[in-house]
Amino acid sequence: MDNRSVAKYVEDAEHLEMPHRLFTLVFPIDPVNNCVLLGMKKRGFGKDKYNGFGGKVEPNESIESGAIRELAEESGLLAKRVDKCGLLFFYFENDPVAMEVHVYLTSDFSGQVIETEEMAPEWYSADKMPFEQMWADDSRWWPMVLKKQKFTARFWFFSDMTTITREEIVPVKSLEF
Ligand SMILES: COc1nc(N)nc2c1ncn2[C@H]1C[C@H](O)[C@@H](COP(=O)(O)OP(=O)(O)OP(=O)(O)O)O1
Repeated sequence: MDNRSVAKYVEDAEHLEMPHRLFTLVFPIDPVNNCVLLGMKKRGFGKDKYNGFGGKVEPNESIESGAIRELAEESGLLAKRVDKCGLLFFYFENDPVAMEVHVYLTSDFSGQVIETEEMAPEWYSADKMPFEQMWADDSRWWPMVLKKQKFTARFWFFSDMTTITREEIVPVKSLEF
């Protein structure tokens, strides 16, 4: 297991046996207008879905610096600070590798939003998210973000990558393990 993974604090013994691949996911927030910046993914995994900005954590970086790097690469925004709000675990039928996604919010950023090769960014009202064009899990945990409630969540996806067959969402006081 990657020594940056926090799976051992959340996962049961059965799932701890799976390798976990680390990802980040960052949502820039405009608190004045209650808006969130989403990106329409133009290629690769999650193509044609809106999501936050993120990707794989590289071997030589912390999870937080990976989050800041991916946000800059995909949106042009430079975050001075990111705040972890959630931790997602995904299991896909017939895939032996679990995804561990560290979710962050940031309201402390500079730079101009730009369209990149990977993402077409667009601001949305935080309480009118385009869930029908997002991953199926998003509508399940986004209400925790709106309530400012930190959470861990686990989702089991059918092989169509759309149908959730089981889910667990747990409010937590802290994500510092
Ligand atoms: C399965 O449900 C998912 N829901 C949500 N909300 N987000 C997800 C889900 N599955 C993956 N993600 C996120 C996690 C990452 O932020 C991206 C995937 O990262 P990607 O594969 O694009 O990683 P990169 O390093 O950017 O990829 P390249 O090697 O293509 O640059 O989606």
